[in-house]
Amino acid sequence: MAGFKTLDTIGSVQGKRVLVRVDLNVPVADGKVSDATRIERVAPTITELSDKGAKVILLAHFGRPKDGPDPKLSLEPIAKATSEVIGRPVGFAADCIGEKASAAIAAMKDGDIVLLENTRFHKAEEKNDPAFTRELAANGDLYVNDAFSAAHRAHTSTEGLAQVLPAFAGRTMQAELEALEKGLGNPAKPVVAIVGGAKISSKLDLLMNLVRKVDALVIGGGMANTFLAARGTKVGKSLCEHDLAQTARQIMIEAADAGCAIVLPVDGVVAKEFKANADNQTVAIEAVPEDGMILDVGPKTVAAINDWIDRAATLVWNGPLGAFELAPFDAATVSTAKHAAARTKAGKLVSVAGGGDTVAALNHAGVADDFTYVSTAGGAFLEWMEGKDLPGVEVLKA
Ligand SMILES: Nc1ncnc2c1ncn2[C@@H]1O[C@H](COP(=O)(O)OP(=O)(O)O)[C@@H](O)[C@H]1O
Ligand SMILES: O=C(OP(=O)(O)O)[C@H](O)COP(=O)(O)O
Repeated sequence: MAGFKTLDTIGSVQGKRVLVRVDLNVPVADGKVSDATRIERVAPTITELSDKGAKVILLAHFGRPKDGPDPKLSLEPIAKATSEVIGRPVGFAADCIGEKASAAIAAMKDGDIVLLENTRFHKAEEKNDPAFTRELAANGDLYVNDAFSAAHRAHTSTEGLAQVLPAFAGRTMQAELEALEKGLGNPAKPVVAIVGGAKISSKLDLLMNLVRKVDALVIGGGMANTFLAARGTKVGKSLCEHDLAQTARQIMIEAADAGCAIVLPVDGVVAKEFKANADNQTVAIEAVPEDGMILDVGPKTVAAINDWIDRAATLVWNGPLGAFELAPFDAATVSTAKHAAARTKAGKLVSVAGGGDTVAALNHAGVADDFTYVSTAGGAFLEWMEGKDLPGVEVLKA
């Protein structure tokens, strides 16, 4: 791959301690991994290094811990899930630095694999703090980044380590960049983007540039509510970041200036509780009750989105249109996914979708294999699409 050092140029790893950044931020339901795609995608890098005699030390984050260690966000169960996917033992150390980490690493034999606890249990990780970088780096001889889906974060484990250790792109990092370049490097127009999901504050800003790259931006899921509220539509108790209304308004102005259509829900499926099979009703978007939450976009919105898909030559999609983990609030996401998959199979659409939950949603709809390309990345993929340099990718350039 041009400009990057990859596993093809890493040389002998026999007996070396290789710190491998992976994205194990996988969807979990009732304590079980509900979609293992991200683990499956990093498996080739892990097994290749292990087969070549490296001590494979996995670094990953899980969720967004607010105040240090949080048992609910421990990676320990994910070590077991990783072991099941790759079919070999994966040890676990209860901290990513300090004695727990160094003792676990000292006990490793060549070819062993150990996962260190959630890097975000240390606030210094997200600050890319040099002292923390030195502590993490002390456990490795080489660094491999296989977490394209976290490459938009300039954190110690995604960026800092590459500054202080010989650094290489893993197989998935390499494959993601090559596939995105191939599918979207010069996209056929019209390009339609669907952005939904729940990570409003971390994805809203990038829409400001995205509207200059696409012909239509369909906004669904939790993301839509902030836009609806910004234009004065009452969204009741829906997930909504009211303090970002001004940014949402600015994005709508930028879109108008760029000639990008903004497509917002015209109806919604509303419930009073965030749980499966909660009593629900479909209402016009102007009629959301004060005590109701929009948990899915409604059928009229789905029809409008599918019309846009019919007009598109290229579709990019991150973020489910509703709370797809909870029936029946998966209906819009499933219907739209099936529609895009059918157009792709018919040779009428290039469809690229990504994101931990988006991939889970496409698998739930049974159509992930019918998309042109499914990335493990959501935010990173959109930032790549936006034309931004990703810190975790840039630092790997030779
Ligand atoms: N209307 C909604 N209200 C609350 N949560 C929603 C809504 N629509 C989607 N979601 C949630 O968004 C989450 C996925 O968002 P996000 O993390 O941004 O996607 P991805 O992981 O694909 O990038 C899912 O857990 C889903 O339940
Ligand atoms: O799940 C992720 O991103 P995504 O939800 O955009 O797909 C990545 O693991 C990054 O997580 P973060 O958005 O908490 O930094």
